Amino acid sequence: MKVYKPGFIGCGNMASAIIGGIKQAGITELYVFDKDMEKCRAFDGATICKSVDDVVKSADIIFLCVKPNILPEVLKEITVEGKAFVSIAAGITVEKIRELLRPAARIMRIMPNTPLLVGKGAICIQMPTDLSEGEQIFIEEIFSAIGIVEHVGGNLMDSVTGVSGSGPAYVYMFIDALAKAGAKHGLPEDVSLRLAVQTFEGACEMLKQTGDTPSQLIHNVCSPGGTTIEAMKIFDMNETRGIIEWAVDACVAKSKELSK
Ligand SMILES: NC(=O)C1=CN([C@@H]2O[C@H](COP(=O)(O)OP(=O)(O)OC[C@H]3O[C@@H](n4cnc5c(N)ncnc54)[C@H](O)[C@@H]3O)[C@@H](O)[C@H]2O)C=CC1
Ligand SMILES: O=C(O)[C@@H]1CCC=N1
Repeated sequence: MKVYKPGFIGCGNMASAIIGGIKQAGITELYVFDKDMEKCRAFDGATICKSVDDVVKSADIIFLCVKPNILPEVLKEITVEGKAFVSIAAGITVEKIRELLRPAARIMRIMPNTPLLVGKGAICIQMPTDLSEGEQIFIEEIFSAIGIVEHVGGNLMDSVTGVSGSGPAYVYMFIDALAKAGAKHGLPEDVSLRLAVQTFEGACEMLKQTGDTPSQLIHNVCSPGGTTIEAMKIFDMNETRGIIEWAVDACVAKSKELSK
């Protein structure tokens, strides 16, 4: 694999996770800039740059890790031509980034999620990208060290945001509600939370290891005349699946709105 020098503009949560992947891939030379210098100092061995343009000059591939509303002002500061950029900003299209960057810039858009921080991210790369084959292989190596990597066309990036980008929040809400319901029925809160978390983890592992569909696995838990079926009836009566679909619709719609 050809090795490139990565650079980071914005060193918050997501950048920290990606830098973790870079270190696991054995890459030690990297450049960072954050307007909050304390954030930069958290990365041992990274070269702290003085400005946005300084990172772009020093690095080969620059990860754009600022919030979407900050991205336009950051891109306008860039004067160096011909570099490769990887944007993780939700709802900002490649076309929009291209408009704001110097003409010869090459762009890849990806959508990660926060479990990247614990090596369990879901990362989706928009295809095709402007990056060279070598640069793409390098990026995939970094992200494979901290999660799974999928590829979709640009028209589906908002859908990816609705499922995996924002998805961790939906899962935390379900776990929180399950744990609190257990506590209502007398379980100590910490015990209930650990049981709920392990139930999620175990259920996910079952999906991965058995290759069964979610419907098949639901069927296996629901004994006829048993307990689970009573809970499932309440979910169905209250159209829980419809509510999840509605929530994802709202998330995807917001991502599309941000893209305009
Ligand atoms: N948090 C999440 O679940 C996900 C976030 N994203 C995207 O990741 C990007 C970063 O999000 P987080 O890491 O969560 O945000 P964060 O707030 O943790 O990090 C952003 C960093 O940018 C720095 N910054 C602000 N203005 C700057 C400037 N002018 N120049 C340089 N640095 C500047 C801030 O000091 C901060 O350290 C966003 O675009 C978001 O859409 C994508 C997928 C999931
Ligand atoms: O809520 C947001 O805008 C970001 C993008 C995906 C997850 N968090």
